[in-house]
Amino acid sequence: MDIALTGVSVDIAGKSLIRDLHLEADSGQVVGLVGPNGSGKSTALRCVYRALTPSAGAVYLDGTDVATLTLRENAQRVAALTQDNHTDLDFTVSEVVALGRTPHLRGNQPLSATEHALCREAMEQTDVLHLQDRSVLTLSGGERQRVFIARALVQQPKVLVLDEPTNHLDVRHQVELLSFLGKSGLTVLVAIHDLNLAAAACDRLGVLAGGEVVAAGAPVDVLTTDLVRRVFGVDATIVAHPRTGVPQLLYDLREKA
Ligand SMILES: Nc1ncnc2c1ncn2[C@@H]1O[C@H](COP(=O)(O)OP(=O)(O)OP(=O)(O)O)[C@@H](O)[C@H]1O
Repeated sequence: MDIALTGVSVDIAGKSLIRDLHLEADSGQVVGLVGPNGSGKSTALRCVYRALTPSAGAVYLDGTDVATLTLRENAQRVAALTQDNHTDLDFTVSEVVALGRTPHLRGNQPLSATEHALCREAMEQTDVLHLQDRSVLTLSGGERQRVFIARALVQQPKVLVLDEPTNHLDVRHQVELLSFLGKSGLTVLVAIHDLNLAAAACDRLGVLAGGEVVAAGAPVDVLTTDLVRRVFGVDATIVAHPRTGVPQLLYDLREKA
């Protein structure tokens, strides 16, 4: 399923958060949104998972304007991992993961054996199966993040929208999650701060600054010394990864001191 944001703007309380955004992800592509704090990444993602309605423009899934879908229909296609994923509810890990099936169930319908197997598989993939009977309230930040990723996976979406999914994750789980996304076959839109992980994990990047897309394309074309200085205000030496060839940034901390 492909995604297209065409001319998307969001104005709230007289403030322009994003302006005339054009972004596309082909079916099965991982597209990263990068940009400084407050540049509009989360706002753009919210328009895709329908937490916000654009003031102008539209979001299309396989050519269908998402505004014409019911929220249930949208949730059957798009799963989101948001930045404000917290819970006060004393649910076990397996109960939270099972909630991902909600868009596919009617009323109080219990989960089928296949759905239980799906939940188990998602917990295995995200390395939380050993925590399945624990209350989510007792988990560390990274463990909880992985539970919410499992919940998104059991939703069996075609599109996965992730806002800073590597927050709280240790390096092994960051690498595992991002490699999984590339192999998943899902169309992924992911906001990510770590430019090196973004370059390694994403087929394409959209760079946001001040609510506008200032560059878009393959990481090797987008991540230049000049762009990193202009958009992020830092000096970096950019090298090609010796094995994969993807651009990797080396930050010149000592030169600045
Ligand atoms: N509901 C709102 N009302 C007013 N301003 C808002 C609202 N939501 C977001 N903003 C502002 O819009 C701008 C873009 O916010 P957004 O959260 O999209 O940025 P971001 O790129 O995801 O930032 P970060 O990297 O810090 O998560 C920010 O200046 C933010 O303060």
